Amino acid sequence: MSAHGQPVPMHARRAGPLRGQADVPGDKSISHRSLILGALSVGETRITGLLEGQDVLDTAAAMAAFGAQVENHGGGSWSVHGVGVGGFAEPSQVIDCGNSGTGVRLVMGAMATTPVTASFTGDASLNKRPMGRVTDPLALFGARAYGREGGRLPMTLVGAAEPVPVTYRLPVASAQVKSAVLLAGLNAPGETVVIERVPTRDHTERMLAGFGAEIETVERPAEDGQGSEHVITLRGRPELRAQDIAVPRDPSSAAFPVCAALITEGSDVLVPNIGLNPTRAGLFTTLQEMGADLTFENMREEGGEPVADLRARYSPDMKGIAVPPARAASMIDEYPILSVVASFAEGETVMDGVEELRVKECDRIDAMARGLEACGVRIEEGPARMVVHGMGPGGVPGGATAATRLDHRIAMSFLCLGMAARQPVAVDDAGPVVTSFPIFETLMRDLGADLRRGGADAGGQGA
Ligand SMILES: O=C(O)C1=C[C@@H](OP(=O)(O)O)[C@@H](O)[C@H](O)C1
Ligand SMILES: C=C(OP(=O)(O)O)C(=O)O
Repeated sequence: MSAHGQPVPMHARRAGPLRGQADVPGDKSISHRSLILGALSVGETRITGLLEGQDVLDTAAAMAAFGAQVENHGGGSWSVHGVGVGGFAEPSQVIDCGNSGTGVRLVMGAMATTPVTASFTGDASLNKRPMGRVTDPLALFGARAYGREGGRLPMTLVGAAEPVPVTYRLPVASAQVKSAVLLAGLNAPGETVVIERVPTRDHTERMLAGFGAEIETVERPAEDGQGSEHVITLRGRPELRAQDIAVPRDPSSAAFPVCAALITEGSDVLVPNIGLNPTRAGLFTTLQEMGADLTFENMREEGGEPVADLRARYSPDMKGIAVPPARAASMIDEYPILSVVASFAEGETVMDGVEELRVKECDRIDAMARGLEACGVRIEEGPARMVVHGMGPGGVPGGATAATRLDHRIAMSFLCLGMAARQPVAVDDAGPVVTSFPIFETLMRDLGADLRRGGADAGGQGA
């Protein structure tokens, strides 16, 4: 939906090659955390390269509602005057986190051990997503949640007046849950411990250390003797000190111009300064295993995160692979666009261990399966699995309209498909793209994509 609530139909058709440089926006995960940790610090945190997508703007508004002074200086440069750990004020209005699971879950964690009460809501997508996964551990600290049936938003959270530290073993592989527990642990006296079996993105741990918290991650053999687990220990009640943060560019956004270039004949695209934290980079490893012409140039470290320039060239020889399930967390948001690339590869691409895709902005397995089928691609699916039967380069018919279901990544994935399919591909609503990649449309057009507003002429069957 657009800001005015009207759907924004859009379609893409095969045109010339994609060529040039793609400057994608700042990392969404790090942008949320910069604002939240800035708000929990003493002093002024200055942030450059902040993603000004709607998800992050909603988190900025939430931090202001809890009493931080958040200022936009233009051009991605922001400052946050924090209130310190335990200093959140009680908001006078309902906190609307829009479309953002990360926003609502991390903000709930950040307030859960302060004696304030706050009510949270979101859009029609967020209000369907499970919140019990954060309110269950937050209850162990002493917070109380009153929400809709099944732990859904809208929900009121009453922060613990006398929080106790918690040891929590994550029941799902989720950086949002891990981060909510760690942020709550900040204002609990003593040690909060999170045990994770599957490593998930570690931006919260890295950034907490950067803001001066005592936090340590130890890898040890898992209790069942199979593999290992991470034990993350945080000492509560630190004084977090304001930081200067340069947000790296988002690998999850880079995925779209990269993948579009791989499937569009003659393309050669450079995507500079991409954050390549190993807990985020699974897609790029997978694409290389499939035979993609994808190179990492100028590998370096910036602000504690590995960064490189990505170069993607048209890759007509990609082969389907079985993506190792252990890699799922490191590319969880990239399966929709991977399934598009897989449609242009030879053979089967098997994606297992992806049950979390069913509880994102929409059920991403179902959304991709229905849309790809409508575009002529054969798909098999299971509760935690998706298999794409590739049709080879140039072999995807297209000619359909995909339903985006309030999900930015579904919208961008089908628009990339349309850039390489034989017939145009439309989406019923590209409005959600502003949540994570507000410049997607102009950036892709500047590379040479034929992307247009409106959908009627895409033809074909609806998905
Ligand atoms: O912590 C984060 O910033 C995120 C974690 C992931 O969600 P889960 O933790 O639910 O897997 C991811 O899908 C989301 O886009 C961002
Ligand atoms: C799942 C995503 O975001 P969130 O959970 O923050 O809504 C995403 O950006 O793909």
